[in-house]
Amino acid sequence: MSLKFFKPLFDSFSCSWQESNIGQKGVFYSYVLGIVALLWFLWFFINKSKKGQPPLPPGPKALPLIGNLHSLDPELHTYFASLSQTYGPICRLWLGKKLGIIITSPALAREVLKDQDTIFANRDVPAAGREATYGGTDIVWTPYGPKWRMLRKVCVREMLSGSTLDSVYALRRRELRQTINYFYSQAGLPVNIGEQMFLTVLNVITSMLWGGTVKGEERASLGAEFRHVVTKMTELLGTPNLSDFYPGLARFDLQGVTKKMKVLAKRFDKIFESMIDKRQEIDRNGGMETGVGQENKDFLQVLLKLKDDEAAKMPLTMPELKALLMDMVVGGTETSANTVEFAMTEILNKPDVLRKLQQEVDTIVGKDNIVEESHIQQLPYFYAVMKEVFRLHPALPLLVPHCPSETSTVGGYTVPKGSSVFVNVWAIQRDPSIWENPTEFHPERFMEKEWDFSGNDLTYFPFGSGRRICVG
Ligand code: HEM
Repeated sequence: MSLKFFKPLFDSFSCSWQESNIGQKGVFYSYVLGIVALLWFLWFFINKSKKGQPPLPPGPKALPLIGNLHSLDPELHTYFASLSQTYGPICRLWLGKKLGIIITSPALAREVLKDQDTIFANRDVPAAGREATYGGTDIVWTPYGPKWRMLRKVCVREMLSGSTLDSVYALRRRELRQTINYFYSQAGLPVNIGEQMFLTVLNVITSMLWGGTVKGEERASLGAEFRHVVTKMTELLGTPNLSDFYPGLARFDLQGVTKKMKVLAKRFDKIFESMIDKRQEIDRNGGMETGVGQENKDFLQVLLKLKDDEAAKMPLTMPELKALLMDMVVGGTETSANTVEFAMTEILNKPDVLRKLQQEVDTIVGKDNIVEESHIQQLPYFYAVMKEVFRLHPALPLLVPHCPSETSTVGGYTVPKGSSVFVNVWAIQRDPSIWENPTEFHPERFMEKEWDFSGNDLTYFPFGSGRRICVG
C-alpha cells in the first residue's frame, strides 16, 4: 500500500509542526510505518488462516452494502427454491450485512439438523421476535443450553405429554363438536374454515393454559382478540426488516416493525396479566376450578408453582412464564388452523379423495357415530391424507431459521458462525428426484411407504428435525 494514501492525513497536520521539528517528523514516520507493517501482518495471517477454510457456498452476485436485498422476493420459500435450481443444494445470499445460507437437500439437511445439531440448534433472534417474547426468553428464541432445555421440559412434561393430552381429551372433543355443529348448521352456506379452525384450536389451547378461568362471552371475545393479534404478529414476524439485516441500525427501527410489535405484545401482556391475576385469586380462595380435568392443574397453575419454587435448580421468571404462554398461543394456533384449511381445500379439489375418505369413515366409524381420536389409527387413508397435506403445505416452509454457534463446514462449504440457515423443507418435500409427481395431491403415496413425523427421514420432516423439532 503506498504512503501516498496517507498524504492528505499528513497534510492536515500543521505546517509549523513539520517545520519546527524535523526530528519529531522522523519519529512520526517510523510510527506510521510500524502501524502499516503491523496491519499488513495481521491481514496476511487472517487471510492465511482463511485459506485453509473451504469457500462460502455459491450464490448470486451481491451489490456493495445491500448485498442481495434488491432481488429478494417476499415469498421466500419459492424464491429460495429457484435459487437452489441455479446454485445447488447449498447456496448463500447476502441480506444486508447478514449472511443467509439456504439448504435444499435431504443430505445437507441431515448435516445441519442431525450431524451438527448442537452447533446449529441456535437462533438469530429477529428484532420483532425479541419484542414479542419478552426479550426472546421463550422456547423458540432461547439459545441451545440449560435454560432452553428447562423451558422445553416444562412444556413437554406439563402440557404436551401423552398423559396430559389424554386427560384433556374431553375438552378437545367438546370444542370440535361445537365446531362441527356450527358447520352443520351452516349447510348450504359459505363458511370460513380457517377462522373456525383457528378459534377451535385457540379454545383448546387456552383451555389447557388457564382452564376454567374465563367463561361464556368473555371467552368468545377473547378468541376474536387473539386471532387479530396473532395474525398481525405473524405478519410482522414475516416482514423483511432492515433492523435484522443491519443490526447497527436496529435502534432506529426504520420500518417501525419493533414499535408495532410492542403495541401487539402489550395487548397480549394485558390478557396474560389478567389471566394470572384471576388464577391467583381462584387459588387464594382455595378454588379447584380448573376446567381441564378434575385432578389436573391447568398449565398456568403449574407454571406459577414453578415460578414460586425457590428450591428449583433453575427458577422460572415471570417474563419466561409469559413467553411460554405466548409460544403456545402463537406457535400452536395459526400452524394448526392453516393446515386444516389446506386439507379442506385439497380434498374439495379432489372428489375421488373425498369419496374414499367418506367410505373409510362410514366403514370404520359407521354412519351413526362420530369420529373419535381413537379411531385415527384405524383410518389409514385419513392419516395418509393428513400426511400428504403436511408434505405439500408445511406450516413453516423454511422451519424457524437456525444459526450456528461456531463456524462449520456443510456440504464442503464454510457456514460462518452467526449466519441465518434456512432449511427449505417445502422444496425438499416437492423435490422430483424424491417424490413422483411431486406437486400432485396424492395421499396414496403414504399408503405405499411409511413416513412419520419424527424427523428421522430428511425427505419428509414438516415439524423439523433434531433438537429443535416442533415441541407441539
Ligand atoms: C400443524 C401444526 C404444527 C406444525 C406444522 C409445526 C411446525 C413447527 C416447525 C417446522 C418448527 C421449527 C423446527 C425447527 O426450527 O427446526 C416448530 C417449532 C416449534 N413449535 Fe410447532 N408446529 C405445529 C404446531 C405446534 C403446536 C400445537 C405448538 C404448541 C402448542 C407448537 C410449538 C412450537 C414451539 C414452541 C417451537 C419451537 C421449538 C424450539 O425452538 O425448540 N407447534 N413447529
